[in-house]
Amino acid sequence: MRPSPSDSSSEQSSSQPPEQQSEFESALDPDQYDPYNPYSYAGHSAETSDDGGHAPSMNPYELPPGYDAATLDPFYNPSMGYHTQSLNFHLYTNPRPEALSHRYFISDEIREELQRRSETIRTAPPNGLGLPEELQGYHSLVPLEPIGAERRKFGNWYSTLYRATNSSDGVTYVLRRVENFRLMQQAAFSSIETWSRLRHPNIISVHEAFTTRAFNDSSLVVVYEDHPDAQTIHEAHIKVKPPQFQHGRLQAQSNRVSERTIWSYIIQIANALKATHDAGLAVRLIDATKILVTGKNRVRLGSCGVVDVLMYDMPADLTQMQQDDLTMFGALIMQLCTGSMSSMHNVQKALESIGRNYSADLKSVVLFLLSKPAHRTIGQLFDMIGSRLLTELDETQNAVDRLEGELMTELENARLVRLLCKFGFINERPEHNHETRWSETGDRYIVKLFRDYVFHQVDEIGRPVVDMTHVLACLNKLDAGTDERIMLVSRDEQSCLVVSYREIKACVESAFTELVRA
Ligand SMILES: Nc1ncnc2c1ncn2[C@@H]1O[C@H](COP(=O)(O)OP(=O)(O)OP(=O)(O)O)[C@@H](O)[C@H]1O
Repeated sequence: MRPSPSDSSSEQSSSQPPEQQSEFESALDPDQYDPYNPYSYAGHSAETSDDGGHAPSMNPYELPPGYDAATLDPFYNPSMGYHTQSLNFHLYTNPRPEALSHRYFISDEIREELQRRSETIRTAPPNGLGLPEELQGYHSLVPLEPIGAERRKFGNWYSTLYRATNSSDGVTYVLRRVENFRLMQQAAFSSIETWSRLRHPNIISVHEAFTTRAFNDSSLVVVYEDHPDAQTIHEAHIKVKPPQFQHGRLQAQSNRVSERTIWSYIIQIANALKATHDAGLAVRLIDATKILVTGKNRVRLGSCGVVDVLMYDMPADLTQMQQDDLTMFGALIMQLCTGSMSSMHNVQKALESIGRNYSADLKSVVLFLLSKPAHRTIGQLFDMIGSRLLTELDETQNAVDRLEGELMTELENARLVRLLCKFGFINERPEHNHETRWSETGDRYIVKLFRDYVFHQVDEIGRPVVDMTHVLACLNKLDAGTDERIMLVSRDEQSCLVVSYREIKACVESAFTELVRA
């Protein structure tokens, strides 16, 4: 039987044959030791520490040679060479009980969501659509709307959205193409420059705009930041959803949006409008089909800037356009509250429905946005929202805390993957079968035995031990290069070696460095 993890640290049970001992020790080069580098091997040059290992006895508070405390300026002395000691970030984390080992990774829900986004970005473009191979540095166009579906007009124009990859930065963007658009003057793009400078968490950033003949017509293309797997507010909340099986029966799904969600949307959109109006712009297109829900409860204004280009020849008063933004915002909230895109056709009825289902404060916000006093500003809306802003702030901070917590669970993993990659490179290399250093008497053999120790253990009756916590604890200790000793046993159980993680680490490092050099 090969040893279980609890067999570790048995110094007295070493039965290392002399030839192995010498070969192995020769690999541990004391010259390579760097006391400031937590990865480096301390080797024989380091003083033996109290714990019986080879940790260096470096005193970070020790004064440099020549230091005279009496003459030293207590606040500043340019000649003083500070002794800094790297924090040992790589001390391994305590292993968790096996039952909790799933907590080493981010939650399934977030992982799936991120995975879906990543898959969406990598969706291959379908063949036979006759799309251009390349336009203005963008390639691999994928339409974002179903082909052949009923097309709605974008003002007087038809427009289509594509995801495409930019050749210069390799990032995907979303291209809104407006068909058959004739650009009369280059100045029509002036507002795009202002939009592209506006960065806001509730606005989909505008990247650039250009005209192109690549689609065999004259098209306007406005390029936006890509938010894979985003849904429009219309798709997420207003569009009628197909019935679903619940408790064994097919049941209609409710479209009712909770008051909390609506307040969150109001605050986010109002925030975006404030930034836009402060920048001397107007959104000009606030519509449930043009605002995206990206991730949990986050909304962003999409399609900004395109109307400015399309309507450049019909100059409008900025104040009036900003007033129109507020009216469109009011209509949007009304649509969300009633779950109907046509609620503006009967405002009175819609207001009654809001009064029945939502708070008086929410109704007042809708009334304010739809009213026509001399001059409404988005700032006045914030006065009305009041303490709900604090609730939103709390939610945002809680969300950040939750994500930070999830990030913590992944902290060790990238490091361990790098280590596993090194193992993959080193172990079982056929071209090294006959080399002594890779053979049963060489120091590379230790790496191989360690791999068995980590992954191929069996219990007393020969069943494989599949213990994630053991694997992670071993790899962390190896990465930290601790002085803890373990006993490695050969597969035929004829020889065993007692080595510290520090020594195994040195073997892994030197084997890997050799491969890289080769
Ligand atoms: N910046 C973006 N990042 C990721 N997806 C986006 C982006 N902008 C739009 N989409 C997605 O593209 C799809 C189509 O968007 P949209 O409805 O605005 O297109 P459209 O051509 O204007 O449609 P319609 O004509 O029906 O209004 C939506 O599912 C939306 O989520």
